[in-house]
Amino acid sequence: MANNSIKKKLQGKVVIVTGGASGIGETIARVLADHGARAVVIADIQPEKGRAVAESIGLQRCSYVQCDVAEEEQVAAMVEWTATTYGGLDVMFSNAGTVSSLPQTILDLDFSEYERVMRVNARGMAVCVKQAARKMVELGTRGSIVCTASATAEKATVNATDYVMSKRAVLGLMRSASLQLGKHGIRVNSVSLGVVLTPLAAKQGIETPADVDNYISRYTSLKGATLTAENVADAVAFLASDEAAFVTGVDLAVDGGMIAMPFDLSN
Ligand SMILES: NC(=O)c1ccc[n+]([C@@H]2O[C@H](COP(=O)([O-])OP(=O)(O)OC[C@H]3O[C@@H](n4cnc5c(N)ncnc54)[C@H](O)[C@@H]3O)[C@@H](O)[C@H]2O)c1
Repeated sequence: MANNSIKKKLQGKVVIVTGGASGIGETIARVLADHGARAVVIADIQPEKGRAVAESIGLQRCSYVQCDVAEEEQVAAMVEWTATTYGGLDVMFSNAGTVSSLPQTILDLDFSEYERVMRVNARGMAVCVKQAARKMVELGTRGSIVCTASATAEKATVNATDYVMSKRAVLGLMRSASLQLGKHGIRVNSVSLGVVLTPLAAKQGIETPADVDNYISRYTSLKGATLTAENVADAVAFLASDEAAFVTGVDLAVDGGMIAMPFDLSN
């Protein structure tokens, strides 16, 4: 979002960003603040980074809260603190996630790693959606919940079986929650991303723009562009905002056409 003069989509809203201490969540916390959010709460397990992000956005409207998304009591307390401190909760961007650095092929699947990945990506996502929704219902807020899924959830990977399973779970959660929460006026959507250079992508061996060119570009139909966290932020700001007032149960792909790529039957 380069141009500050564009319409502010989240004027006066109270927003939680899980996983906002790093990577995509960090950028999105900044962009949602630029869009006029009254308060942005960064919920993460990296206190130094999280506090630094909150300070750089401005402590008058941004806070860091130490919170493991898979621990329901911690998430409930963080949501309660947000609503009490800032007088409401309008948007939950449930984004915290992790990936294994082991090659998690089906033949070598390590189940302690599998459980660590599923705990954060599937259980943690459900905990955050549940607790945000309960607070929105309690307050009578027609809120918006956005989850971070992944283009891999619609595909397969050669070495991250548990990660793909966990992101597939996010789609099921998003669709079920959107169905159940519609009567409360609460919208639930997700974004499915291609690859953004972050510490998480680095764990999968994608560390530089050259790596994206070499290993990822062949899987996207859109050429001459590389996915950035700002691209994702623009999609999340839209889904979180009143511009998407009739959009729910949707997985918005921000993937350069990755999911839509056909099988090449020409040779
Ligand atoms: N980077 C990509 O290419 C890519 C692609 C598709 C989807 N995603 C998804 O985007 C989201 C953000 O990932 P990223 O690439 O910015 O990675 P990242 O590692 O930079 O950020 C993830 C953040 O989540 C936090 N986190 C991890 N476990 C947590 C827990 N239990 N409780 C609270 N916070 C926790 C981390 O501390 C970190 O700040 C993840 O859900 C990831 O699966 C990323």
